[in-house]
Amino acid sequence: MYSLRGLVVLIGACTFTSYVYAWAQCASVPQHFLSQQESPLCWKEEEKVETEYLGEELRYEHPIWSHKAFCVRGEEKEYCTHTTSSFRDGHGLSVIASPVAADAISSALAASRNAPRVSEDGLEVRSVQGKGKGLTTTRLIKKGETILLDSPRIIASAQFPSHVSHSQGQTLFNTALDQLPTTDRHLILPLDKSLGGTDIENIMKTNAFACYLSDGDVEDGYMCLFPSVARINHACRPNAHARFIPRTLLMEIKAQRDIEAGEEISISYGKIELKYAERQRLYKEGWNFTCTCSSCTASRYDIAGSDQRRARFAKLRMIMESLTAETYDAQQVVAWEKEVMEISKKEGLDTLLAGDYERLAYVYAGHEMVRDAKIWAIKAKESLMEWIVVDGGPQNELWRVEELLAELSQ
Ligand SMILES: C[S@@+](CC[C@H](N)C(=O)[O-])C[C@H]1O[C@@H](n2cnc3c(N)ncnc32)[C@H](O)[C@@H]1O
Repeated sequence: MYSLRGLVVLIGACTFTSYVYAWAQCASVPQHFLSQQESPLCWKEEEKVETEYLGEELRYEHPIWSHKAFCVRGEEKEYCTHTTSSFRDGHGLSVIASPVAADAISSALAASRNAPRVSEDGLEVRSVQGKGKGLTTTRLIKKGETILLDSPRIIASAQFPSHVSHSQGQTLFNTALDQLPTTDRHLILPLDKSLGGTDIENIMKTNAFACYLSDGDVEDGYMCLFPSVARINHACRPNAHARFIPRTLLMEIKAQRDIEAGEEISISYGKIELKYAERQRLYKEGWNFTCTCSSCTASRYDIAGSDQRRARFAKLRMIMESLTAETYDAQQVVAWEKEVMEISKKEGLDTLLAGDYERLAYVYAGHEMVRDAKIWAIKAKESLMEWIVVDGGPQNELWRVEELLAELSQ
């Protein structure tokens, strides 16, 4: 009864993607990384720009904004800085977006004001060898615990730099910063600046994360600046996982394993399954740093071993995602998935496994082994809930697994 559906899933339907990545500088960002987004902070050429004006002739503005919109008009599009000086918990938020997008975002902001909080007690910003500052914990953090729920202070369209001149863009950025409360500015201004440009531009490039916002079908990408998350360094085998929650506009940092008191908290700025050379290139070209995490400074022997496992992980998943009715062999898939899970344990890739659990659920369901199918479907659901699916984000994978669980329970 399940085999046909199972096959559909086996053939490539279950590649879950987490869309929270750190922002990268304009040049040379690999295509796969910032998919569907134009190059960030690549300014329009100065001479093509014409007018600039303060938003006198402005239309209706949402009451959440405490300041009058400051707008600039490029050749084709207008972008504005909007600020609320009391978004939540005494801090403000500035948004750089087109007027239509700002309107959609303002409604989302109003609805997300009463978002949950977690205490930041026990978290400390300290100097970390070879990485500037970093976020450390003074207490044991258990696997699965939410370490941080950080609220953005600046949200900026990733497309606005290609529609306005550099000087117009600077004015939008400076207005966004200047209109925030002093406490916010004091958190933002000392943040790391590794990528050049004026202070705020540099801060955004070095520290912002790509974030998904519902923006009234304008469909710009967005970069969000979270001042506490901005202190977390990258590791290629991180102990924490970052995910942006569209409904609350919070960035959640969750422990991927137990983290001991005194340890530094780390997240991955990009895809975690990359091999050594790919990651070194990505972080050098995207963020202008040479990664000095423990995976990148391991012995050549260990790096070669890790690369081999990661290559095998990618190959097995690719094979399984392109299976057809003719090439599908249940026993072989079970054996491959066992290997994928062993590799993931060694390489710290567990957050990627929801699709593999789901695939196994379908394999067992296809053989009427309902008990095993349920076990894997539940694991798929738990993994999705823990690492991937977020409030206000796409839910398709979750619905699919829930449907399977419901069928298995009939
Ligand atoms: C978002 S900030 C992280 C916090 C920053 N270290 C600070 O002092 O505030 C990103 C910058 O931290 C440094 N960094 C982060 N992870 C690193 C790593 N694995 N190896 C070396 N430098 C790293 C780089 O300079 C990078 O541009």
